[in-house]
Amino acid sequence: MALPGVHTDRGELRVHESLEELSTDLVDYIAELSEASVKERGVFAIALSGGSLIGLMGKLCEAPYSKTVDWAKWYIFWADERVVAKNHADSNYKLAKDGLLSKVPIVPSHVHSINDSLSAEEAADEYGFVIRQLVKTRMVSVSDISDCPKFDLILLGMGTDGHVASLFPDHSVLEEKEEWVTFITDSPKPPPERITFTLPVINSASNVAVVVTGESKAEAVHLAIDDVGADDCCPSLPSRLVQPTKGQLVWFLDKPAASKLKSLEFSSE
Ligand SMILES: O=C1O[C@H](COP(=O)(O)O)[C@@H](O)[C@H](O)[C@H]1O
Repeated sequence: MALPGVHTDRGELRVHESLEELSTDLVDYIAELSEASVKERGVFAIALSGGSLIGLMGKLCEAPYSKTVDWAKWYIFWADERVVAKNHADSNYKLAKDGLLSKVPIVPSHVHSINDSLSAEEAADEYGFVIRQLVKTRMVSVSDISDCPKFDLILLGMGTDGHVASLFPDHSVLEEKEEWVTFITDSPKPPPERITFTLPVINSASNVAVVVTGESKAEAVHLAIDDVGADDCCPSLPSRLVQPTKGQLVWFLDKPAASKLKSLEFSSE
């Protein structure tokens, strides 16, 4: 059984007993947001990440979601991508295509993957341009407090070091305020060259979900969420900087990932 969602200053925490249960809750959440967005705007603009997240979304390819989700209205983006060929094992596009996109009736022209024939800098520029065009036509909504795109949902994973998308701790990329999409060439986690949404874009989304599993990430989850002087100890922990300005933030955690969370102890007192 899932523990009930706990509402904190750092968003809603949904802690699950098993990956099976987390995965069911995650796909229900995505399907509900898709339905609400299609009803309100006629489309659903969703940004994916790579890593363990995609496997946890696998139930979307099965009944009932395979039939009930309005796939034709989905516009797919990536919160980050590695600068490798699209058929490379490290490609976030390939991961999503093999695990999800090839199994549901997404419209191919709605899949906005990152150009793999360009340099990191060129690919980031081009991707930013593509998103600008889609904001102009409101396929992607726009923030009412900045000119940033307002994705209906951005799905993030988190590394053991607290990175989200390709925003790594203590990296100058965390300071980027102007660009929507940028690039790095020195990722501490291979491959070194990556394209990433910037924090202003992530924090302008209507909904952001961070999906984290496994005990190896428990310390980073604690530092990202708890209110125990973490602002002093790790001001540039990317996962802690995920703070949607007006949108909703939900953390999908399994029990091992949540095992060092103080926020949960306080909530059960
Ligand atoms: O390198 C990356 O890592 C993170 C976390 O991946 P995980 O396998 O530990 O869940 C991922 O969210 C990001 O998209 C990816 O490029």
